[in-house]
Amino acid sequence: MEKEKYSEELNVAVRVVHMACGLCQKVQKGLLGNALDDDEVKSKDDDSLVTIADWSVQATVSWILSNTFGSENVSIVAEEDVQTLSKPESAGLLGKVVSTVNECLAQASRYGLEGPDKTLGPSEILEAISRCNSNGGPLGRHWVLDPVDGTLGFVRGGQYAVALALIDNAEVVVGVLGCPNYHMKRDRHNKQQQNHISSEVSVPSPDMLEEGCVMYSKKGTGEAWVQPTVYGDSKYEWPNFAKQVRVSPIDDPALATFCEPVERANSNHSFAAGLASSVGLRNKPLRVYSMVKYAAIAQGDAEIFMKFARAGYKEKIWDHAAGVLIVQEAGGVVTDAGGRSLDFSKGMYLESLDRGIVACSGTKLHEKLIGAVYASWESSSL
Ligand SMILES: Nc1ncnc2c1ncn2[C@@H]1O[C@H](COP(=O)(O)O)[C@@H](OP(=O)(O)O)[C@H]1O
Ligand SMILES: [Mg+2]
Repeated sequence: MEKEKYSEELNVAVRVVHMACGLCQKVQKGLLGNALDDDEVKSKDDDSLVTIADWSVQATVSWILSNTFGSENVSIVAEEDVQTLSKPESAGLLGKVVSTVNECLAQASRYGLEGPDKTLGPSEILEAISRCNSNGGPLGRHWVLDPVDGTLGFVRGGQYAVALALIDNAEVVVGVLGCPNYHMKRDRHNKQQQNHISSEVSVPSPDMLEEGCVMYSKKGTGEAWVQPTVYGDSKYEWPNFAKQVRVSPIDDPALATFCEPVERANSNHSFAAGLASSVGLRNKPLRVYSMVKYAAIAQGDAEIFMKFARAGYKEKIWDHAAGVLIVQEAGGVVTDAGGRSLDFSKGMYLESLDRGIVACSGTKLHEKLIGAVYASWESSSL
């Protein structure tokens, strides 16, 4: 791939994800500072929680991408729709989304992006959200956005991520993961970092909420990078202290750490524990919400991420695209549990996914785990 290809897309994606992280940090602080009210957290059909931040990030990212590249050139596959938000009884909620988005877009120039000339009205914001209704597919370019991945982590004051990827002809070519509560590795404080993600369910102190990072990569570069999120009112200047990240060199299972979803409903903890013991993993799992698990592998805070959803659950592309590319370019391996590459060509879902997802810092651990999946699958209840 030529060096410059997708550079502009990466540049804009990183900046808008930084903006979105700022937005989320503000909303999360508000949520943690006040008792949750019905206006701020609504139940979606699937009983997951959606907050003002989800819609506001989606509107912001959609508006910036369309404004930068032209709405006719931008196809976005994203998690949220506007059904709930458009109902008459959601007027209060919509009002909050409108003010959150406008407040965020008013800061665009701080991030080196172009914002609107005037305040956006509710219909423009609803339109920006609903423009993200592409189904993706095998051909052409599609942006893939999870505005707030790990909504449970977000409302509980834990880890969550803003995930934006660009797929071109079924290949993930740009991946950006904003992790507002997960800080970039500090060389001398590895242990503290691990403690930070393993204390997942505790509420971080307000100053910790600012210590986030944005990780990113472009396909074929063999490099993944991390920048700290922007503090207070400071101006974002590329490259914003960017540091290269690399997966962990550990390939001995006895020293390796694996991460998995916090929620049992999202991944079978006991099956993963069985695999862990059969390959000789000794450390207890790091249970972390959201795609921050991919960020943890990419910067070497853990060696393995396993997810085994219940039979019949279809993994969505926005829950993986950005993280998979970043881990791969940082030197890791990500496949389904059958050892095959993830297929981003089938629209919204990873249709042909075999049993689950296994991401590792290297091939040695990966081969052991895939072997263990084959050896133990028949006797499992999955
Ligand atoms: N029954 C289920 N099985 C597996 N994954 C699920 C699930 N229900 C929801 N998810 C996905 O798991 C994501 C959260 O990941 P994790 O459990 O690793 O924190 C959710 O993202 P959202 O929070 O963006 O909805 C959602 O897409
Ligand atoms: Mg998600």
